[in-house]
Amino acid sequence: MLAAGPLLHAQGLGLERGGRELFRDLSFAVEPGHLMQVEGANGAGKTSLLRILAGLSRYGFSGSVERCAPLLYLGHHSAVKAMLSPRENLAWHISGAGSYSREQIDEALARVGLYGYEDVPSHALSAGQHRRVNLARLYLSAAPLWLLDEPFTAIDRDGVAELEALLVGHAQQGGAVVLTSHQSLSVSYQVAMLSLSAGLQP
Ligand SMILES: Nc1ncnc2c1ncn2[C@@H]1O[C@H](COP(=O)(O)OP(=O)(O)OP(=O)(O)O)[C@@H](O)[C@H]1O
Repeated sequence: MLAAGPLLHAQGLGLERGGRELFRDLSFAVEPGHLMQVEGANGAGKTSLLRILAGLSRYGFSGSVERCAPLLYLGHHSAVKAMLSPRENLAWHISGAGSYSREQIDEALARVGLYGYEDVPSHALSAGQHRRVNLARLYLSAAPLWLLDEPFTAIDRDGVAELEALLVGHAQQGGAVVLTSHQSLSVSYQVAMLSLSAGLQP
């Protein structure tokens, strides 16, 4: 997984929405080993920034993003299909990234605490369990760069601690994580903070 040089390079990013400047002239590099948290009030532009970094927003902003390595983006909305089981959902999501056995998929679900829930229709799962189905993708990802929008939402205390350990482990192995969160990470690892100062305003 080790990569040389930045995994992502943002140059002069700026964004206006509804006549309001959310951020401007943001330049930074995401290097192997980086754990970066984007913080800011509701409406500050965290999700917008992450989508720009991921390449999901292609227009309407200034500056440029150079993506130098494969990335995995997890949005803050649940991408879990209610009619499908966790196993089916996970299999569908990762199908474009490689070939995974049923054992590998079940192992990833077990890692996020969904052992025994593999075949349950997802509409019968809680919000936190939905979130865990999404997060299971991290255990199967070979992408060095993870862009995670509010990954801790709806996750219980034990789950947060496990996720924090996963993120730190990923960075320690030469990957990098850029995440948005309203809560401080409780990790023994350097977290680079990127603060967006715009927020809820009339
Ligand atoms: N689809 C949209 N149409 C119009 N304006 C939008 C749209 N999405 C976002 N915005 C504007 O962009 C601003 C930033 O939204 P964004 O979701 O990036 O903020 P955020 O920092 O992630 O907020 P939160 O902490 O509440 O998730 C919002 O306040 C809103 O004014």
